[in-house]
Amino acid sequence: MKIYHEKDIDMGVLEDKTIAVIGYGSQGRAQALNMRDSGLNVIVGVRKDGKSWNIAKNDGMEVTTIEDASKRADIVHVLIPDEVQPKVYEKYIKSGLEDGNTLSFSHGYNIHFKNIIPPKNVNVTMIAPKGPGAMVRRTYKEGFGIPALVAVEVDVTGDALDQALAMGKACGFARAGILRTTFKEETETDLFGEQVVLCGGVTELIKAAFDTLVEAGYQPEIAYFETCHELKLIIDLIYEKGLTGMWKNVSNTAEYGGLTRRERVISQEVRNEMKKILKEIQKGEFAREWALENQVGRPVLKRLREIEKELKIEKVGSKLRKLCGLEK
Ligand SMILES: NC(=O)C1=CN([C@@H]2O[C@H](COP(=O)(O)OP(=O)(O)OC[C@H]3O[C@@H](n4cnc5c(N)ncnc54)[C@H](OP(=O)(O)O)[C@@H]3O)[C@@H](O)[C@H]2O)C=CC1
Ligand SMILES: CC[C@](O)(C(C)=O)C(=O)O
Repeated sequence: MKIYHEKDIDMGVLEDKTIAVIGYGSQGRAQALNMRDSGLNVIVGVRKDGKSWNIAKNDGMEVTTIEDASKRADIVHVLIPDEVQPKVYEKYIKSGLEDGNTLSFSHGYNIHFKNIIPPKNVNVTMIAPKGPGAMVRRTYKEGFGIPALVAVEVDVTGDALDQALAMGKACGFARAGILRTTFKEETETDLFGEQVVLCGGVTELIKAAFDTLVEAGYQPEIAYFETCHELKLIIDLIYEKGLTGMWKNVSNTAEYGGLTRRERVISQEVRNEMKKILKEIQKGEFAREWALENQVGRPVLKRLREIEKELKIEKVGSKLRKLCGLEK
């Protein structure tokens, strides 16, 4: 597996190019600012009546409409939510694409699931950071970056990969490393990761462990520290030193208890369910469900958001984070 670092990437390929960052949210703001601070010619395309317009202006960005930015740019980097991309692309982006332009993404979702079908005469690329936008900006300012994935779906100019890598370098990703992938692999692994581990799996594990302790009569505050707060510190160790490094840093008692009990927590049944979830992603079933949910105004997501806000762990956590000075 080739990992691209700064020394492998020449940013000269973007010297005379204008990059339109479409959207100025989590990734849009971070990537636009990083690329601008790295000396690239960046314009921002957002809606005039949205919040982003003034935020980008206040950051000193050149701001225009999505339609105008897409027309003027050589590279159109689409950083609005995945579920709105197809409509916005059809209405405001598509007509501005010219021969040899590049349509770029930070997630393969809409190309892989064919919700967006670009014209045949443009490059289609992806530079996808493996972390949230806030971290993309924070690590860049600290002089480092977060790792990213790069992929090329269509290369009409012969330098599509170089362009995507140069954008990644400008965002700071090559300081950590950029790995080559495909739109399919990035999309399917990213969805699996967020559903099973990063967002879905970990929150349910925390909730289940917290509830178990509280239902057994332990103080919710103690349960919160044990099942949620300390998790970050353990994950930091895994992030920096791997599983073995983490085991070395915890007590022998924790190591023995963890190693002998963990398969009872993540049982074969859970692993089988993970395989089912992966199949749903691979067959496009999840994407169809999510599209339908959006078409009818997201009733399920709205209800689940409300339920999540009302959880006891959320109330206890918020109180404790304030008392500990972790949250204002
Ligand atoms: N969030 C993350 O950390 C990561 C995201 N990605 C990918 O990056 C891309 C962007 O995601 P993310 O940064 O989370 O997106 P955000 O939800 O943060 O995007 C918000 C931006 O999109 C604009 N926007 C929202 N709806 C519309 C609309 N209907 N028409 C026009 N503009 C709209 C908003 O403008 P306004 O202010 O006008 O509402 C705002 O500028 C996605 O492909 C995602 O998968 C990849 C890795 C991590
Ligand atoms: C884990 C969620 C993520 O995939 C990410 C930050 O990388 C996302 O799409 O937000």
